[in-house]
Amino acid sequence: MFILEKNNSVANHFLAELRDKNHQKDRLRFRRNLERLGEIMAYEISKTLTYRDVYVETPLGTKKSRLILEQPIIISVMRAALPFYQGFLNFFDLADSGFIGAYRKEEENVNEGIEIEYLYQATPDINNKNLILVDPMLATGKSIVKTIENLQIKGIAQNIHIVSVIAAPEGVRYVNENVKIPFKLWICSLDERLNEKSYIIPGLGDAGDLCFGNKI
Ligand SMILES: O=P(O)(O)OC[C@H]1O[C@H](OP(=O)(O)OP(=O)(O)O)[C@H](O)[C@@H]1O
Ligand SMILES: O=c1cc[nH]c(=O)[nH]1
Ligand SMILES: [Mg+2]
Repeated sequence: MFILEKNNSVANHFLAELRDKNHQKDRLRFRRNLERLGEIMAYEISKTLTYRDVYVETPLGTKKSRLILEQPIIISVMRAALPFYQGFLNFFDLADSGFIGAYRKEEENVNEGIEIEYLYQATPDINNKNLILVDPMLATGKSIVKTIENLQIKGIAQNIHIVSVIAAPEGVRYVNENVKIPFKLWICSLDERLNEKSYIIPGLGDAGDLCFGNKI
């Protein structure tokens, strides 16, 4: 598992602002910080891709350079993933994208845990592709696992990068136990635990609501 915050960088500044309830009042800044972390994680993942040599003509000569051999497919779990996804798209600007509509349905009885309502899936052909599955919050892990199960009905990816901003240990465990195909987990920060409503503690609150407002 890759954890971005282990090293000092400007990313930790963006993360601190994301979590800070005073900064969260600025919705534009909240979304932009998610986008910036998406860009940084895209850069980190780009180090694992395969490249091909090309010769680029400058106005003054030729330089041997490298281009990404095959673009990954970026899959975004709406809603909260949208700004984070935009960061990936800014860097992998030639990549195809897929969109998943899923949300956590909170039950009256908290002991029953949460169910995932999975409503929408639009993806390109994922067979033998490198997928980058982006969702800023990995809480119980149920949204990501359900997404991967449904994607597998459509094809068999070569490899999956699961990317989150904040993860709970419970979600990391659930993903490790339930995803049966090759994957790598990339997170910016690992938190303490889930609360009784399956929110990440200390986390940042509800990422979707902070980006876009409450949903009914
Ligand atoms: O690991 P899990 O327990 O499944 O929780 C993570 C999910 O929760 C958030 O979405 P949410 O259901 O709040 O929907 P939203 O993006 O529309 O706010 C987040 O974007 C993840 O998709
Ligand atoms: O803490 C959490 C858990 C799931 N989704 C969020 O937005 N926040
Ligand atoms: Mg939400």
